[in-house]
Amino acid sequence: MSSNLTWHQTTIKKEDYRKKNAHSSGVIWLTGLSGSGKSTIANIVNQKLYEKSLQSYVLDGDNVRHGLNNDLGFNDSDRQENIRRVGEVAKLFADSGTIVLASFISPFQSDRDQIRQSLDEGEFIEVFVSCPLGECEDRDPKGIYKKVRNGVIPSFTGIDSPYEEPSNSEIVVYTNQESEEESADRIIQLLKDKRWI
Ligand SMILES: Nc1ncnc2c1ncn2[C@@H]1O[C@H](COP(=O)(O)OS(=O)(=O)O)[C@@H](OP(=O)(O)O)[C@H]1O
Ligand SMILES: Nc1ncnc2c1ncn2[C@@H]1O[C@H](COP(=O)(O)OP(=O)(O)O)[C@@H](O)[C@H]1O
Repeated sequence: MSSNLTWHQTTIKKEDYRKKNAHSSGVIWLTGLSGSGKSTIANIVNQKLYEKSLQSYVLDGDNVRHGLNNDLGFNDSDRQENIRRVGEVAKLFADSGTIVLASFISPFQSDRDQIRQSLDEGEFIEVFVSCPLGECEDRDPKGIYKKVRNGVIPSFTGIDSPYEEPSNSEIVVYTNQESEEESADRIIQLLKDKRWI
């Protein structure tokens, strides 16, 4: 890391963007197993915010790994680096006044906590998208569990790679017990309760 760096302050600050948007900003972090419903719920929440003319954006694991993080795989340290980079990007979006929906397996508690700590108080909402592994595997929307069981994909989360369930999330959505609409509505209600919107 270079020490010859100077931080440049811009005239327009986070508070100015928030004022212009007429709502707050921050990071809604959805964590859970593959197939638990992270992308589905992030997309519905984003759509609902868009329909209210609010400034929001989805950062999704599969998508980010196509570009910014296409040099990373799925061993523990690559996952850690994936989440570190995405956390930095999410912070930039939050600084620009945007409500970010970040949808990543993010299996390690310490990585999620680091992002929480990098943001100002109250700017991070962790959503645990809870769904039993068996149900995720039954859904298998991308046919990926089938490949795992056929031995094509090693180090798969929940099978032979760990997933640390959150112990301090702001909200848990139980996608085997409630509909995707219900989960999205509960997240939107939380944003209202926290005066983000
Ligand atoms: N080994 C292994 N383990 C878990 N997931 C795998 C793996 N290989 C590929 N995939 C696909 O990559 C998506 C997860 O990417 P993430 O960036 O969210 O993962 S992580 O947070 O870095 O653990 C994940 O997408 P989702 O199903 O949307 O979670 C998978 O489709
Ligand atoms: N209550 C629910 N919440 C979210 N997704 C659900 C729910 N019930 C069924 N599903 C289905 O489960 C799948 C979840 O896939 P996806 O959103 O890609 O998960 P993830 O991003 O966690 O891998 C989708 O096919 C979705 O339609």
